[in-house]
Amino acid sequence: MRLSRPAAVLFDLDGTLVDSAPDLTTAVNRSLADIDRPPLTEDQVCAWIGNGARLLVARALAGERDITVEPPATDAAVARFFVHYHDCLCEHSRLYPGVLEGLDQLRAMGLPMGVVTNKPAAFTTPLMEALGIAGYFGVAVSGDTLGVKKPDPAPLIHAAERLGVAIGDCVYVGDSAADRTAAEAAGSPLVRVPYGYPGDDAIFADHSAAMTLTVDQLAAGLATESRKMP
Ligand SMILES: O=C(O)COP(=O)(O)O
Repeated sequence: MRLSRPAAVLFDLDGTLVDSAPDLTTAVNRSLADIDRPPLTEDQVCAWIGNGARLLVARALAGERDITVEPPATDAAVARFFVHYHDCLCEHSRLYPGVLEGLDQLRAMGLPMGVVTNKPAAFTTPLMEALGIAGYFGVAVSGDTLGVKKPDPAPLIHAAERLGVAIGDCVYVGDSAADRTAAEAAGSPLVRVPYGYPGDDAIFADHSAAMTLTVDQLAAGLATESRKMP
């Protein structure tokens, strides 16, 4: 894949722009403590992030990623998770290195930007505001904005529509299997960040399918390509 100026850049949030795992782990562990269950490590929680809050909590209750039936305590635990995550949303969450610089450069190039996350909307904008990045984005599509979430392509298509561009002309920047599958189904090139929460799927075994770049590297690459244009 060659870098060429897209119509817009869409970003995943958790694991791509923001390292939110420490606060997600706190909220999960407080929810488990409420029902006298032992805490999980941050590494365990990292492997289960990316498919929305409900599946994260269900995986934490089940103690595994691939669950076919939700544990019976899921509804109550999700409700407790919302309370706890609200309380600790941005205690330790931080932007990854290069994110702010990259967003600044992309904005200076006049590129519209959006966020497409599986995070519930109750947390998406508050977290972006707490980290000072909400103003960069013309649209934020959350896990509960539509009836479906990634890996369904609909949230990506919706974000592009809201920005007034074709999804096939956008680039999507993400870290996980859900991101890759959604981008492929939407017809949008994917840029993978070299960090995040890829889970335990062998998602990027085919390395040729996605460029691996940090956000500032992506911005610098696009700026260089733009300067070469006649
Ligand atoms: O699953 C989540 O809550 C986070 O999802 P994201 O990686 O799509 O931002």
